Amino acid sequence: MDAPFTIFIVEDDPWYGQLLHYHLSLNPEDTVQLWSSGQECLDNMHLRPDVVTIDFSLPDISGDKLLARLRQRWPEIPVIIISAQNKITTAVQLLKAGATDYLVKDDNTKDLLWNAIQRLRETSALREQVKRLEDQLVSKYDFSKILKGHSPAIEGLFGLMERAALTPVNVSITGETGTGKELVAKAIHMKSGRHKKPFVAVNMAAIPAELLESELFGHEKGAFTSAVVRKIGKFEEAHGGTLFLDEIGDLNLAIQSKLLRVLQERELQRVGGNERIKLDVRLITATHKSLSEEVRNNNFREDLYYRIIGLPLVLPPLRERGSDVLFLAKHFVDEFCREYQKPPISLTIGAQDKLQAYNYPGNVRELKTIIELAAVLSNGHEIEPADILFAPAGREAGFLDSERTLREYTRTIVRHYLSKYQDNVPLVAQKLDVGKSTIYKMIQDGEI
Ligand SMILES: Nc1ncnc2c1ncn2[C@@H]1O[C@H](COP(=O)(O)OP(=O)(O)OP(=O)(O)O)[C@@H](O)[C@H]1O
Repeated sequence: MDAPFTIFIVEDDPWYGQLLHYHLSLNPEDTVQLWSSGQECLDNMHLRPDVVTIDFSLPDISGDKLLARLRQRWPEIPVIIISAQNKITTAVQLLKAGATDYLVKDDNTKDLLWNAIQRLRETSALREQVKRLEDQLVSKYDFSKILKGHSPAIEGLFGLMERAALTPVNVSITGETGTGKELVAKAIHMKSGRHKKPFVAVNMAAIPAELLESELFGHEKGAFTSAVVRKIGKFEEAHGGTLFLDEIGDLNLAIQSKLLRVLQERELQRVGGNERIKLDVRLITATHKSLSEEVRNNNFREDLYYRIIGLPLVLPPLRERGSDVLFLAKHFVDEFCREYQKPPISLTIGAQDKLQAYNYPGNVRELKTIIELAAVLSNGHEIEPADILFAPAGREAGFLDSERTLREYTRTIVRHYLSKYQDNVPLVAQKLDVGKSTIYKMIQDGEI
C-alpha cells in the first residue's frame, strides 16, 4: 500500500482552496492542510509535509519567492505551483528554480494535481526502496563477512578499516601477492560515504609505461597519433568515488612526478588538453614492495610517498596468520559446495595438517585454488591429504624431482602456460589464478 502523505495547500482564494482540499482528502490515508498565506505555510513547516502546492499569486509573498525559501530550507520537499497564468516562460523559470510541477488553474487542475501527487508518491516509494537496498548493500560490506579470518592481525585490521571508511584520508596497503589488498580496498570503499559512486581499480604493473599517463589522466582527440577519440582517464572515471592504484611501487619516476602534481593541485589536465578538471577522488594505493625502502633506494619520490601514505594498512602473509589457514580453507570448501550445489565436504585431520604445514607464497589466492582443486579431486565427502596439491604442475611425473627453487618452478610453469595460450597474459593469469601484474612483472624483469 502507498505511504500516507501530508499535503500542504497554500491558496488565498477560500473557495478554490476548499475545492482542492476536498478533492485531495478523498484519499483517507492522506492529511491535507490548507493555508491562506505563504507565512502560514512557513510557520507550519515543522509538520514536515511530503508535498507543498502553492498558488503563484499569494497576498504576502509571490510564488517564486516562497518557492525559493522552501527550496533553500527544505530542498527534499517537492513543491507544485498552481497559477492562473498560462505563460510558458514563467513555467520554465519556476521549473528551473526547482518546482516539481507547474499547473494552470482551469477545470482540470484538481485531477492534474491528484495525478501529480500520485506520481510523487510512486517516486518516493521507489526512493525508499533504493535506500533500503543500499543500506542492505552497505551492511553486506560488514568487514568480517568479506575478509575472513580471526587472527589478531586480521581482527586488528577491521578497526583501522572502519576508521579509513569513515574519514576521507588516503589509505596505503602493503602485502604480498594474494593477501587480499584489493578486497580490503573495495570493502573500505563500500563502507564509506562514497559507496554509491564508482570503485575503479588500476594495476600499474599491467599497463605499459608509455600508456600509463593517458590511462590515468585521459587524453584529448589528436593528443598523439593513435588518439583518435577523446579518452576519459581512470581519475575522472572514479569521480566522487575511490581510485585504487595497485602496484604503485612499480611506477616510473616520470609518472610519479605527474601523479604528485595532480594530487597536490587536486585537478588534472588530460594529455593534449588545456582544460583543468577538478578532482574529487579518495585514493587507495597498494604495493607488495616496501615503499620506504624504495624511497631510500631513490626509486620512489619521497614527497609522493608522504602524500599517498595516509593511513598505512599491512596485510600479513597467510603463513603468519596461524589458524586462519584452516578457517579460510573451510570457508572456501563451503563456498565451493554452495556454488556447485554439492553436499558439504569436510577436511580430514591429515588434510588439515598438510594445509597448515605449507607456506603459501601465493597467500589466500593460492589457498583458494588449492582448496577448489582438492574439492574436485575429493570423494565428495571429505578431502584427504592426497587431494591437496601445492602446485598446478605437481601432478606431472618427475616435475618435482628436479629439486629446483620455487622461483624456478614458478618460471617453468608460467612459461609453459604462456606458450600453451599464445602469450595471452590475462588468460594465463586467470588460469593460474594470479594477478596479471605478477606475470607482466616477470616478463618485464626478463625472467621469462
Ligand atoms: N581474508 C580473505 N577472506 C576471503 N577471501 C580472501 C581473503 N583475502 C583474499 N581473499 C581472496 O583471495 C583472492 C586474492 O585477493 P586480492 O586480489 O584482494 O589480493 P591482492 O593482495 O590484491 O593480490 P595482488 O597483489 O596479486 O593483486 C581473491 O579471490 C580474494 O577474494
